[in-house]
Amino acid sequence: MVSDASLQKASPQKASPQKVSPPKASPQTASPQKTSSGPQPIVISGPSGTGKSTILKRLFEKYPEKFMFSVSHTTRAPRPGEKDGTHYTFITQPHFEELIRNNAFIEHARFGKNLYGTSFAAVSRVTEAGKTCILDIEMEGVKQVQRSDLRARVLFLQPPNFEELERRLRGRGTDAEEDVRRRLDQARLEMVFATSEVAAGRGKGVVNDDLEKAYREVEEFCLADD
Ligand SMILES: Nc1ncnc2c1ncn2[C@@H]1O[C@H](COP(=O)(O)OP(=O)(O)OP(=O)(O)O)[C@@H](O)[C@H]1O
Repeated sequence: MVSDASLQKASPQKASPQKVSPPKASPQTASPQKTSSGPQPIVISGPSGTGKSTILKRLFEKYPEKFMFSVSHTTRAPRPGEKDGTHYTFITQPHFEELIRNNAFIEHARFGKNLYGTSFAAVSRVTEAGKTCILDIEMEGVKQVQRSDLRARVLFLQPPNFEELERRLRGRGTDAEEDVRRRLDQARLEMVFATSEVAAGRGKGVVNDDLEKAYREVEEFCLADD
């Protein structure tokens, strides 16, 4: 995943960074933690460039009162204009490590020098406000969520094929050639993972071929009752 600069997406903040290379740290299994009452959280995952941001932006614009991202924790320094508690919760590395030891995270990963994670508390804050928390996370994060007791519903957004994904990533024009290659390598792994998860009944697959159709399918999934 990327240059740090492209980690930051339009507000509301994603549940965890997507635009960096796969986590170097081996994911740790969070032992079961408290889950909150309220709407069941939704995980949306898929290779970089599949259209998650495009679709979620539309969903958040259409239903501002219904859906919300959780605020992730990070050890990276705030960028100009970033507000603590809004874009991220900015904490030190020792503090982050303490939270890991306390099983405070649903999922966490190291990207480059920095740690990022989604805490149970951050998701609870959204669900206790009566909103459906959306987590936009990559494959390793999904695995951690599945090992937790979050009870999230999972949607895997898939590109129509690998060549089209490559076209979109290049067409987006946000990434250097090296980043595009890294994203594509990672995308192959994510596509295989998603296919097996959907086949095993552990998530719904949506192919983003036609954007309108894919949006409607994602919307329907997100609006569906638990
Ligand atoms: N159905 C579609 N047909 C053609 N282009 C699309 C479609 N869906 C999205 N795109 C385009 O593909 C590019 C990648 O989409 P987007 O940035 O939303 O992906 P993403 O999954 O959020 O990626 P990342 O995980 O890196 O944030 C964008 O330029 C977007 O406009």
